[in-house]
Amino acid sequence: MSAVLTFDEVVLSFDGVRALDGVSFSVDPGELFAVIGPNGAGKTSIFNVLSGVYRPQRGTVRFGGEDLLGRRPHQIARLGIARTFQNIELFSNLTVLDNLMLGRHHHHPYGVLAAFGWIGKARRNELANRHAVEEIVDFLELTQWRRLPVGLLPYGVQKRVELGRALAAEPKLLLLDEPVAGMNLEETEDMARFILDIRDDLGLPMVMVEHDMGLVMDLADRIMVMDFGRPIRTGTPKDVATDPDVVRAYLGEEHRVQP
Ligand SMILES: Nc1ncnc2c1ncn2[C@@H]1O[C@H](COP(=O)(O)OP(=O)(O)OP(=O)(O)O)[C@@H](O)[C@H]1O
Repeated sequence: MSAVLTFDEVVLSFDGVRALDGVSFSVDPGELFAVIGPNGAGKTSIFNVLSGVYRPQRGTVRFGGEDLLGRRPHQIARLGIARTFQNIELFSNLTVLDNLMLGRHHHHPYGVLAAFGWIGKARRNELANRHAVEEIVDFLELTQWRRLPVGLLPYGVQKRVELGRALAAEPKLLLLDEPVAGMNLEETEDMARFILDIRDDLGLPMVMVEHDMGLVMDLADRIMVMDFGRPIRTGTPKDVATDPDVVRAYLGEEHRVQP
């Protein structure tokens, strides 16, 4: 089974601070791979390298046979990597449907040309996009809110719309940045169910950064535990939860998670 994504000995420094100090991991097809670690461990830096925001000084990052380093964020998005954000990044005055349509912007190849006689093709394209968006609305159970401005919706639903916006791009890899941050228990359970559906029904590989240990232990296929810019253990939730280094460095005896 060849990996979808490979990080190999990635080093990223800022003025002497090693945000990533030789990070290697790979994500398999259909895998839900979680990255955990205390504040400042380097989790966000991994996402920023992956989405083309930071360029590491050393190492390689490959996605589906392509070298990602040196590519701009929009080029990486076009290769098929989509992400959700810790803070919701949606247009709050626009409806759920319109926000999801915006998630498909790179599926609008005829946008400007429509004015010059490509109207038939542009219209077919528009209909295909609408259809794809309606399928996401169904999949994420957003039907009752689809015509409402996102800003009026409960927080947990807004986070779900953000997930939908990322799915609308039809990615080959999804990056989830703290998908349940700030959610109550019910919202967290809903989000967990949708993340599992994305893995099990769509077969989409995901990398998830999350502080909610219960969620990570329940959902992830494998977990990489980071500390001071380095992975200290990568393995199944059971491997990680019982690893003495992990317990010492991160979980702490009082937070010990039962596998
Ligand atoms: N743009 C930057 N300039 C300078 N230092 C940075 C920058 N981005 C990250 N760092 C440093 O790199 C280290 C890793 O930061 P990073 O944000 O990746 O950690 P994190 O694990 O995501 O933390 P958190 O859980 O708080 O989000 C930290 O010491 C941080 O201060």
